[in-house]
Amino acid sequence: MAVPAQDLHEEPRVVLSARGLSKSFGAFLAVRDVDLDIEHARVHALIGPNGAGKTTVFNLLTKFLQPTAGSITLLGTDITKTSPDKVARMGLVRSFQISAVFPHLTVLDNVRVALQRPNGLSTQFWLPTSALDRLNDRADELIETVGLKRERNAIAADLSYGRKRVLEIATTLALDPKVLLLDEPMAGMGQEDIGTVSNIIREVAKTRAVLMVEHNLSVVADICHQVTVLQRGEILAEGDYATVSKDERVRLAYMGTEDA
Ligand SMILES: Nc1ncnc2c1ncn2[C@@H]1O[C@H](COP(=O)(O)OP(=O)(O)OP(=O)(O)O)[C@@H](O)[C@H]1O
Repeated sequence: MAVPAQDLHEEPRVVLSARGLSKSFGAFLAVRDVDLDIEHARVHALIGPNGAGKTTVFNLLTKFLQPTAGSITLLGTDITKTSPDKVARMGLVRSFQISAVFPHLTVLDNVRVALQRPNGLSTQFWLPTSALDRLNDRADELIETVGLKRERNAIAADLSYGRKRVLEIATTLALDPKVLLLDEPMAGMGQEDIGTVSNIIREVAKTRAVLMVEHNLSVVADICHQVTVLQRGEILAEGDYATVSKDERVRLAYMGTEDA
């Protein structure tokens, strides 16, 4: 199944790209010569079997790991040697960077705290709650975007697992990322939450690029415009889901089933 063209709201253009990206751990080459183009207003999936190098590519793109070779460009700027906090400030945000939900705070306060972070990597705990009041409108907007209006004043610890993950996405969106990287956003979720989070990702990708590692192939088929398949650190195939799922090498290497 291909994501319908009418889902594309803004002109796609490359916002994040990698060329010849490689990473060795000692003698082991975990990522080999990877070229990637991530486009604005699109959801791009990175898939592949366990150990294919997906997390390593994420860590390279967000600068948590330094590449052994290759280059990375974000919004026209070479970020190959830029620090993770600087690339976060430039708009490349990975969900776990700020995904710590404070269990004792309400949904609203979690989002307000996220909104006052300068770059998602630190929090000014000494700010009085009153100083956060000016953030209420934006916080409520985000809470509405992710569908947490009913839980606005609930304590985060009381939310279900799925709703907590949704709150994490809201706190990530508080940084207004231009490129959002999500590592297995559906992991551990039930069908209903998967539907909700799929809708949120579809919605937020109308105005930004999303790159996600995802094992759930029906989610990939449902919401991803572009799919890159990694195997043993190398790109095996690329294209829309309909194309890569028909690729015999992909079926053999990764999906291996008739219904993939
Ligand atoms: N810090 C490290 N030191 C040594 N080897 C590593 C390191 N990080 C990852 N690797 C190896 O690199 C390869 C790719 O790992 P990576 O975690 O990127 O794969 P993945 O596709 O994310 O896998 P999974 O789907 O299981 O999370 C694996 O063989 C892994 O053991």
